Amino acid sequence: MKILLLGANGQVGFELQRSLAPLGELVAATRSGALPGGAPCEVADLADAHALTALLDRVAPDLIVNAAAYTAVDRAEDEEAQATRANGDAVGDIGRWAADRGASVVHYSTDYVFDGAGMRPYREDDATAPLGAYGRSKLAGEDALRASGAMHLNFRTAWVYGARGANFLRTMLRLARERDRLTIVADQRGAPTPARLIANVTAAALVRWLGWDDARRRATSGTYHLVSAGECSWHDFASAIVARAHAAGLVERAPEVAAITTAQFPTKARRPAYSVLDTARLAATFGLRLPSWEEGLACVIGEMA
Ligand SMILES: NC(=O)C1=CN([C@@H]2O[C@H](COP(=O)(O)OP(=O)(O)OC[C@H]3O[C@@H](n4cnc5c(N)ncnc54)[C@H](OP(=O)(O)O)[C@@H]3O)[C@@H](O)[C@H]2O)C=CC1
Ligand SMILES: Cc1cn([C@H]2C[C@H](O)[C@@H](COP(=O)(O)OP(=O)(O)O[C@H]3O[C@@H](C)C(=O)[C@@H](O)[C@H]3O)O2)c(=O)[nH]c1=O
Ligand SMILES: [Mg+2]
Repeated sequence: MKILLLGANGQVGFELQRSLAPLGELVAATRSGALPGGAPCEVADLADAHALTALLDRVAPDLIVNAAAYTAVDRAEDEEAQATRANGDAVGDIGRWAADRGASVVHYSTDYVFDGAGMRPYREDDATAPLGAYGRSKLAGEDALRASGAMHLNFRTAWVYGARGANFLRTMLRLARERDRLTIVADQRGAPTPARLIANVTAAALVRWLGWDDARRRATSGTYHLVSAGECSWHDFASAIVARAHAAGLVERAPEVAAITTAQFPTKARRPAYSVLDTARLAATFGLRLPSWEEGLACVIGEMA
């Protein structure tokens, strides 16, 4: 089993290097050709279709795990073409390459494919209606992967964070050191999900899925919601981060965490008000339990302390 991991220096990609290693021969690729720490790896730029196909031909993986993506939600409003190339078109290219060779694809998508007007956790087949360019580009990738005919798992996750990388937790720790008062939106609800949990669940699901025959893998190809259990607002999440980080000695003083509305925090992109995802399909198909967002936060803070 040869596995090509794209985006090995992102939050999820970094964790996948470890979780996928026992599953086969792992070949890592990044846009720069270097891993975090500087070790060389393969080069894969999703913006360069020709080079991407050449890499696939040369490595000839049995499984492609695509953790690379354009993830700058606000900037995507001004760069929708770039976002769509990386998150949409490139995913179709990967899917078609895999379909032609009988290879499989693991891909990641987002809660931002939903408009957030829902009243209960979203299921995989609920109607999508992205509010912004990032969500539209990710939805294009989902559609392209499905249309490619490749055997695939598309894990829709949300609010990804961890001890490293660019994420909300690290922004809150930085602001907590700089300010006496944080103002955080309390009217957007979701499920903060550690990158490491996503990587571990991906590997656990793959151990089962790769052991199934082609017919069963085809029958189970599609989208699975993969998020922590429970739900909270960004304000709840920030409050918990500050409290736990202070208790763990990561920040000297705990700033006040004030609740504000989305209208009081203008951003270029609109974000869903409610994007909790129902993970029953993942649990039923792969027999996996998703821990609560509070358990996940305790793990990540513990890792940083
Ligand atoms: N972050 C989040 O909150 C969420 C993420 N997701 C999805 O999960 C997946 C993993 O996200 P996450 O790990 O958080 O993302 P990160 O932003 O941490 O990492 C994204 C990676 O993609 C790479 N990348 C960006 N553009 C290109 C390109 N044109 N060619 C090659 N590589 C590129 C970046 O490389 P470089 O370092 O060179 O820029 C980076 O390593 C993505 O599909 C994302 O859409 C879903 C829900 C929430
Ligand atoms: C920094 C800051 C943010 N906010 C708000 C803005 C926003 O509504 C919310 C979260 O901010 P972020 O910039 O981390 O959010 P954002 O970049 O939109 O996070 C999203 O990223 C993409 C890639 C996804 O796929 C989503 O699941 C989600 O994780 O917090 C405040 O209210 N106060 C603050 O001081
Ligand atoms: Mg962001």
